[in-house]
Amino acid sequence: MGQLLPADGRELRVTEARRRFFEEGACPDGELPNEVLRSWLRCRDAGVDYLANGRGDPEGRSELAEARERSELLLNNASGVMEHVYEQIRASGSMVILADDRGVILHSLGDPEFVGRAQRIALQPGASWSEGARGTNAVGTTLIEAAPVEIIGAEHFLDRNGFLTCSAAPVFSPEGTIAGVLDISGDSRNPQRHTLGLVRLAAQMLEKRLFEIQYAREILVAIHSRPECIGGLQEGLLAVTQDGRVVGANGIARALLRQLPVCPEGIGFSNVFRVSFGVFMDRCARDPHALQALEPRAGERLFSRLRAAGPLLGMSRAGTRDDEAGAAARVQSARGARPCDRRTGEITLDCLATGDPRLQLALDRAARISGKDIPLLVQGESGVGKELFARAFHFSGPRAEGPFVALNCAAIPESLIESELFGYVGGAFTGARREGAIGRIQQAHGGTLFLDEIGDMPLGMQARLLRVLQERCVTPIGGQRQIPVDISLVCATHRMLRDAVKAGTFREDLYYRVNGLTITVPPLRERSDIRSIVAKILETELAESPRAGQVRISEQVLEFIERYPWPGNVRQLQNVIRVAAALLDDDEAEILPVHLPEELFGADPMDDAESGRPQAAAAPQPAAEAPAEPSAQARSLGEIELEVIAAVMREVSGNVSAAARRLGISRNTLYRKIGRMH
Ligand SMILES: Nc1ncnc2c1ncn2[C@@H]1O[C@H](COP(=O)(O)OP(=O)(O)OP(=O)(O)O)[C@@H](O)[C@H]1O
Repeated sequence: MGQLLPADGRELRVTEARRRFFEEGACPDGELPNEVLRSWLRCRDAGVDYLANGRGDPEGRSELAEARERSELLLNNASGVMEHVYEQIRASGSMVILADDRGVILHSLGDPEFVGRAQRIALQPGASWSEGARGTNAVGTTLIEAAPVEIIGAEHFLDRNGFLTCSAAPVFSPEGTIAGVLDISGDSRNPQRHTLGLVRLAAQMLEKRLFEIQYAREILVAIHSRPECIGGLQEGLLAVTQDGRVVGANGIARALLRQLPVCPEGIGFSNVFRVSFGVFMDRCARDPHALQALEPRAGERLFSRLRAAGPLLGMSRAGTRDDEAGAAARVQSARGARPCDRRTGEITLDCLATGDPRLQLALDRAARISGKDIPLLVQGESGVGKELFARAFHFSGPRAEGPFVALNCAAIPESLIESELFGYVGGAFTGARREGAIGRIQQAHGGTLFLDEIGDMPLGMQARLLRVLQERCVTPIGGQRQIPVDISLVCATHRMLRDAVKAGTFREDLYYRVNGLTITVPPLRERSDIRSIVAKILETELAESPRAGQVRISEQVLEFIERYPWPGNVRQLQNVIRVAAALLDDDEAEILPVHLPEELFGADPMDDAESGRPQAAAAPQPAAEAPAEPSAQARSLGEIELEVIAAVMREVSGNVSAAARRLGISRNTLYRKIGRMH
């Protein structure tokens, strides 16, 4: 970059360098700034005539309009910055110029007298100042050097531009390509000391603005190795999606992170830093103003602060921030509740220990391999709590703060398993989303991938999954790049996988990969802790009700529950208790036989209640075929209650007395509840 030597000395040196270069064909090494000499050599090779005298007219109006349209975002955001710069140099008789990525001047602002002189050499909107068009000059040479450049007086390749002194800096787009150039040009007899620094700062301001606009919907994280640089123009900026993918980085951030490559589908936050995005956001939520230390996987330790968190922190697209205390709360709520919350599934292995010795053995063995990178295979009949076990394993281990991502291989069509698991790049196949999608494997990075019903995975998919497990990398469909993934694998199956291997429907090599430790969750009918499970289910069901802690289950019902074979296992028990709790009247505090569903308890619950003797249930279905009433799962107690009432009313053809008897509630209560249905 050029240095301001005392004017005479510098001028004499450059004049001598010109003579040797243009007249003797020599290479005036050491007499010119390196970038100037490089540029002269390029211009000579390209056949640029240093004596060219024509004005080199600017393009026509339509070309200028087209160039402005191409760079609309740059132009719209540059004018404020240019005015700010012009304020600083107003007295110096200079002009501020914005050129596009090809060197075409889009806009200029300046001292009227100098602007007049500049027009004589076509330093004006519409003219191209690329090196090819005008030889060495700050705009064109900056575009080639991709760095700030100062070209003073006779350093310009063309003789006729020797009266200029120009400083320019590239403006990088959020993607890291050059979007344009900002330049300050003036008379070389009146050089200003700080123009290069000024134009550089202006370019950084503009880059920052472009970055914020481009990633207005993402979470912005400011980073720097020096804490005092956070909040200033020197800060690095990262754009991170809510699911923790770094999708953008400004030039400073890329340099701080050792030239971090950023691709449109993003790179996992925990691939870049030694912490998961969830943990980082939790820390920020605790104190949004504090600087957080961040340790990159490559590069020195950094400081960081959440700059803007788009939708999470209530940023509008225009970038105005609402209250930050609320923001912290939203970050917290976005992360969900803490472990051992059965409603959200964030529970630990300890929470599952309710006294059954077989289950306890399974819990102990799983706890021993926690954090040891050994794949866990959970076996058991449908509805026994395999997924719950997998969650508890995840939330009990060192990956608890990372994601828990579940995929039920039996529940999605074979044709979709591949894209669900591996994700795809934009346009990978017909019907694919334009921006692509990340697969479950990648989503689980830093956490646990739970593959339910792994035995139902198609054979072709098994081969791909095996490769991912061996290479610890995933390649999205249609993509070229392998993305490293760090996952803990837990699989579940209701069938004996070994039998599937024998039958040739499950690959033997994959079987050994997924089966580091196998544990079996016993069926409910064989568990000795059924009363504790009932109590936990009831507690969870009523957790949000004003009656939490006030409802009992009668001994009669508990005895029945202990005797019933529960073909649908815990899921079926959960549904029964959910419905029973829904049928409780406001003034009732005990679940009685009348609250149990008819199919379990005989045709007329009132009869059973009156006889005081629970009937043995009809012969249970074989476990594998048992329907587990999943429809009751995702509904609220109120909804279930209303559905049950509606079904009973239909059965008794609208006879309220018969319905009340059947439901085990008074007619008045039924009228009240029916009133709520309308
Ligand atoms: N010990 C338990 N305490 C309370 N609820 C439980 C318990 N175990 C399982 N459940 C509940 O039972 C339901 C079924 O559990 P889960 O989905 O984990 O079973 P699964 O064996 O994975 O079923 P499937 O084989 O059908 O996928 C869930 O709603 C779960 O919350």
